[in-house]
Amino acid sequence: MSLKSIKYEQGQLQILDQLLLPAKSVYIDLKTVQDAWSAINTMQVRGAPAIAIVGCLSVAVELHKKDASSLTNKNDLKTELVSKLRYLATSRPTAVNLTKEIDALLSTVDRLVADDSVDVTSMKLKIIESAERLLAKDVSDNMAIGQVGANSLLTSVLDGVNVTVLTHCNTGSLATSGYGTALGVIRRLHELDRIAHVYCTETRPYMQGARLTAYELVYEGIPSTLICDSMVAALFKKTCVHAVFVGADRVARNGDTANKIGTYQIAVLAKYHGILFYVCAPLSSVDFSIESGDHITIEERAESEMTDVAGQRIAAEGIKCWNPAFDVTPASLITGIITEKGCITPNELHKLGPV
Ligand SMILES: CSC[C@H]1O[C@H](OP(=O)(O)O)[C@H](O)[C@@H]1O
Repeated sequence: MSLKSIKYEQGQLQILDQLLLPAKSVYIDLKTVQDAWSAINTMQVRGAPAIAIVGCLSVAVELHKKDASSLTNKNDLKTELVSKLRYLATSRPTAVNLTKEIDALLSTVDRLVADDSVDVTSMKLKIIESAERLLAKDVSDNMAIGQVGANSLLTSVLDGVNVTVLTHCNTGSLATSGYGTALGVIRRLHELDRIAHVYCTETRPYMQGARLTAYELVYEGIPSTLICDSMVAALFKKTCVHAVFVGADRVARNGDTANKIGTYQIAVLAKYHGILFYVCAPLSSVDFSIESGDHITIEERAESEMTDVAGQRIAAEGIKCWNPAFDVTPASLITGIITEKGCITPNELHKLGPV
């Protein structure tokens, strides 16, 4: 099994501290919702699916500790859960997964409060079960995405041709509960022995590519090369790259996609060089409530993430910095959206959502 970013057992939650990778592999306990909020906000755990799962599991951890004496009634439990879930949603704004799973838990809370056949202890156990189900569903979605993505690319190349692909940021086991989305497609292509080579970008400033994706590719023995973000155009000019696979933090109903900063420029380059460009994400990453990418909030992070490397300042004192964590790739640059239900063209996506 690929690297585990999240370990969870009956109310005990640990995450791999991704700020220390690849030098150190350290798991830390998350014992409260506050612990989870901080781990998400500081990016000790990151990745759209992973932060949703960790956030919801931290509520399960707190509920596991509640014995009968601390469970007064369903409305008091609801009040506490609503406050904690709404607080979790403030940890990072762009990825839709966290807010979607929080909204799903809030709907479950409302349903259980309204159901007179459910007592407060049963309500607690059902909320725990709902949160715990996210782990296995994510892995299953990712493996389906892997198969769909591999099929989509292999039907576009001649039989027997091994493919060369590029990926940006980290979308593997370290961004999910296992296997990964875009990196899950690459894992599947590798399992099918159809990978010629993988190029991964370093992905400044957090360096998800250099520190995390390179770590996963080496760990899996996948032939790969790390390049600087600024080298993508030169690579596309010099080398036959069959496709780009990236993840998503939030997809609008028209297919515009928010993903790690640098994705948009890679999409423009892919279009210019006639290279297939796939976004890989579970359908739960689509926010059908927004018409286009213009409505996606883009998180801006601390200047220090740009000015410092390993605690050492590298930028001139006094320089201003702009550090958006994401950008939006217009649907017109996206070949297909690889989901667990199939490869969907951006202009077909809206048909899958609520009208
Ligand atoms: C499996 S999607 C992961 C998605 O999240 C990453 O952002 P961050 O590392 O800031 O959480 C990046 O946008 C990836 O595509």
